[in-house]
Amino acid sequence: MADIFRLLSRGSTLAKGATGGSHITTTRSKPTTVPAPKKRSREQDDLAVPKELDFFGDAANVKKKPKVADADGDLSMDDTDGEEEEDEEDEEAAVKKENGELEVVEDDDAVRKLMWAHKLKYTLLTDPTANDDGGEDGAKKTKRKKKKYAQLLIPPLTSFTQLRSSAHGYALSRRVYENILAQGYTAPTEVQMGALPVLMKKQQTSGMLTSLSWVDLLTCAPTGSGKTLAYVVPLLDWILSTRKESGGERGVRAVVLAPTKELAGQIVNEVKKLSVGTGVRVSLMRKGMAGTSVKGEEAGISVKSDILVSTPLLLLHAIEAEEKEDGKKGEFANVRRLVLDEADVLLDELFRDQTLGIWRALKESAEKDGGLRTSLWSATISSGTEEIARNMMLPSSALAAPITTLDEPTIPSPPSPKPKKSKKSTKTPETAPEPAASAPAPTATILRLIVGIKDTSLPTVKQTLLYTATEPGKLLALRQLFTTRFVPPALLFVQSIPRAQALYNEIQYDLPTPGRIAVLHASLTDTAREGVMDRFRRGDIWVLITTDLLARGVDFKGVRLVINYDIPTTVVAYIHRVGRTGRAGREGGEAVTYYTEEDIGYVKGIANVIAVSQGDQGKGEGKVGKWLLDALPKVGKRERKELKKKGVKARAGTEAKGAARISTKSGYERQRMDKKRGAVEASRRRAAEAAKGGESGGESGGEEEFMGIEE
Ligand SMILES: Nc1ncnc2c1ncn2[C@@H]1O[C@H](COP(=O)(O)OP(=O)(O)OP(=O)(O)O)[C@@H](O)[C@H]1O
Repeated sequence: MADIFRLLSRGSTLAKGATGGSHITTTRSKPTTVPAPKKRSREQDDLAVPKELDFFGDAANVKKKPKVADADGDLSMDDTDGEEEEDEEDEEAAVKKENGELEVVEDDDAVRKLMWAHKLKYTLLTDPTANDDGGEDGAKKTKRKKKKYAQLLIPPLTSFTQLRSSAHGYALSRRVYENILAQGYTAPTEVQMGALPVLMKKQQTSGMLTSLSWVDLLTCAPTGSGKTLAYVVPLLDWILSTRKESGGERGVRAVVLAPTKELAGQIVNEVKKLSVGTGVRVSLMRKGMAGTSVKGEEAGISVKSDILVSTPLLLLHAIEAEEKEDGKKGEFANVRRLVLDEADVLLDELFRDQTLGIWRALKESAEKDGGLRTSLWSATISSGTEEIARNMMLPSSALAAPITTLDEPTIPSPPSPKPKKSKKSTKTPETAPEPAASAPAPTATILRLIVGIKDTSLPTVKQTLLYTATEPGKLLALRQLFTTRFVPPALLFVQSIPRAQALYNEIQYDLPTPGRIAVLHASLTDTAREGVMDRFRRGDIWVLITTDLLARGVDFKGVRLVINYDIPTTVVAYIHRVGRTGRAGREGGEAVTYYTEEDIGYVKGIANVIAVSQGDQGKGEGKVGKWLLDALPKVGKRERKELKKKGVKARAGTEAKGAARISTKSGYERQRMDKKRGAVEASRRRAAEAAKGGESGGESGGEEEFMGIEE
């Protein structure tokens, strides 16, 4: 593990006053760490220069963005499903020269600056040291021990061309590299800059890139920042580089879990795009595959793919079915990589048991053979989720045995004083002894990567809170928006399935062109769900009414407007819903959140997120005033939990009970309309009966209410 750390981190020891050595990224040296910054409240953070990320101590001296290479778009693509070509040459030097890119990170200060500029923060979670956080002994206060973790400096990836380079420790297959460029991606996004070095760098042994890095990773990066590519490319890289070892045997080697079918399907498509021509196969887990029987059939269809993408329950059933059958995990015995996309949902109450069931089963079967490497991804990861994940990542043996690399003298080191301008040490002090060649395989290296400010919504999305007083007020506001400044496509979120359907019934004819509004929720059939997704992606649907089903992960590139018709029941849900717009740095996205009297207690959390994310950019109606933040009441933990579980009470329940009803009409008007409808129906029935009695003409029943395109 020491070797891997040396690959991942910079060599000099700041504690001893070195300002950095001049060496390339693959230098074998001790990790350089910086101590964790003091915790700051969100309100305190200066958003232009997030101080919590200023662990380099000299933010002011940092240049803006580093130069990154533009990709050479002139590619020759071969779509055959053949095996990988041998890498012929190190192309990077030539491309880098052409583009004048920043190629090799020179020293620790350069790494710090680069990490600061791209808001990357790595924390080593493997071996916390108990730290007295200043609590006092006494009658009222009890002394608390707080875990303290070391932070690491890891040179970020500054251009995709580096991925082709052996000198940088990557040597990614040419085909995958070309597939990345074929997507039109010219430079890595920040999460990719931070995660790819951790997950892909290989070890230099006798001048060759041999063993692979050995890291479990928790990544928290903003919505729409390209996390999918950040885990798919390392998976492809690992599968291709270990293909020979696996003897060309087919079968599942990596599993990706996602909370919804929509997201799972999207991930499969991403893997397909990035693996064109590599021979790597990917499948979406379906009923009837791998041990699960469908319609009474006994045997499941064997999964021939290298990568399997699934929602948790389906996969758990398949694993359990196999275990029951022969006590082995036949189909899944070779899985060595596990990815949890939207990890905080997968480890939250609803999915936790299923996810942990899968994780344990895969971990158990991998333990004797190199172990299972896991990575978790989300735009929001709570400390609770982190703790669950950390415990799962630590192998049982590692929990007892100290991990040799982590208590070396270079960790932690104090923050760098203001970097001196040109002073560079030429030699990297090696303080740690080299591990013996026969050292046992690493047991656990758990890293956390945070990109940007944790748990905030995108600053590029204009966010507005709109008080509508009452339920009918929301409908009026929505109709006004449709007739004044509406720019499709829009996603419209409500609290429940009955409310999604009710809103659809109410507004389906509100746009001048019919058929442009649709509804998508979990009660629809798979085919209907897929159909609506396709039509929305094609631009046939302009307004998609949905529940939190589509709040996470789903990437509709061009969504311009998110309307929280019903207030999200958690701040986390708010961040993810709003993140459906402003994808991949797109400007011009907007999010409007309506709230009524019933919601007042729940607005403060959202208002705080908006205030932090918008900073000085929030102008006019988008800005959350201090007066509002001060005026909004605080909500206790218990109430928040309740809200998360059941939603706003006034809107819970069915349409029949009135709670899900969405209409601008008063009770009196509705009663009159019901009576009128009753009379019309009775007269139709009479006409139909008369027609049955021998008279011709007149269709029975007349118009049925249109309940949605998919039903
Ligand atoms: N390097 C890149 N350059 C430009 N666009 C990119 C790059 N990488 C990914 N993208 C695009 O960014 C968009 C968002 O990517 P992705 O869905 O992976 O985001 P995410 O971080 O997983 O978001 P969420 O948290 O909402 O799930 C996609 O449309 C993808 O095509």
